[in-house]
Amino acid sequence: MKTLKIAIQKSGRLNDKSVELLKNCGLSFENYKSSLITQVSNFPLEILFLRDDDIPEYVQDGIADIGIVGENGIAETDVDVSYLQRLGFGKCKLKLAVPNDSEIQTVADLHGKSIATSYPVILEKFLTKQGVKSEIKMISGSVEISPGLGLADAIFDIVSTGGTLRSNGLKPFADVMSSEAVLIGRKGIETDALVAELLQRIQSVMRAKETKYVVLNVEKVNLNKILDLLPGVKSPSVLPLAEEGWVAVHTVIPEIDFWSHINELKAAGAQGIVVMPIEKIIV
Ligand SMILES: Nc1ncnc2c1ncn2[C@@H]1O[C@H](COP(=O)(O)OP(=O)(O)OP(=O)(O)O)[C@@H](O)[C@H]1O
Ligand SMILES: O=P(O)(O)OC[C@H]1O[C@H](OP(=O)(O)OP(=O)(O)O)[C@H](O)[C@@H]1O
Ligand SMILES: [Mg+2]
Repeated sequence: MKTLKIAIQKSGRLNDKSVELLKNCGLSFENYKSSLITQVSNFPLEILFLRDDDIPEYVQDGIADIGIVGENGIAETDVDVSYLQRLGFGKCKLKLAVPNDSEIQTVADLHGKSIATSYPVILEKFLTKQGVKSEIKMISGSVEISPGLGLADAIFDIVSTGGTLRSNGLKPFADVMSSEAVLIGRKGIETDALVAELLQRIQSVMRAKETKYVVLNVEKVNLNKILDLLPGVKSPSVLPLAEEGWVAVHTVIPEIDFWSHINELKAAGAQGIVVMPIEKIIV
């Protein structure tokens, strides 16, 4: 039987969430900290643990069939692969930043200045579009310390909370790109039956993550008010309680909708509200 190969990051920002996603898909595998390749015991899948920078090319060239990588990683390597699924983690922005006391305030001010980055391809494309010519200095990590060391006038790097910029005395002044982790595949792999099955599992895990199973009790006289407040629910289950005149409403709703209606639900007479996580939703 054919075995599919997936490439994920060996260690770093995307490793934990990639492993967690695969495990939540019901895949069993071990030794992933010590080995660079591991076999899933209950699905025909091999997992390759790689540097994130190498994943787009490995997938394009068919060394791996599919892979998990940041969108910025794909843009940086300029590969031709298929996007199979956005994964909702590894969300970050790529920004230009300068020391707090710098005179540089706009992208145009970067003309003739030096910029340190680990993402020279994305930066070069952006600057060319803006008609700005700067000296790009490629650095493989700890980019944020380069202005302080006198190595560059500005930096172009990943920003999430902004904590690393702040602690290095830097301020962002232009957003260039947003990124999140995505599942990519070799061109044409979309039609593969194993890929389709894995994708279905991934999508059911992701749907479940955003959705909650909610149970609440309400007096029958208030039932319609409660049902009106539960958005997107076509047909919740309504079960009688032992106490005469009361019912329990069971429903599955996006967590965001639940929180935006919680006070109205209480005001409409909902009691004993229980919210439970869902493991998978198969549609
Ligand atoms: N602070 C962050 N918040 C959210 N996502 C991030 C953050 N930093 C990086 N990422 C995303 O995770 C990817 C991997 O980041 P990481 O810092 O682990 O890369 P790396 O140091 O190049 O790792 P490797 O050793 O695999 O080459 C980035 O390309 C980006 O898409
Ligand atoms: O805005 P923040 O929340 O501070 O995140 C941004 C930092 O996160 C990433 O580095 P990471 O911590 O993954 O370490 P690395 O430099 O070793 O890749 C990135 O390169 C930034 O330095
Ligand atoms: Mg890397």
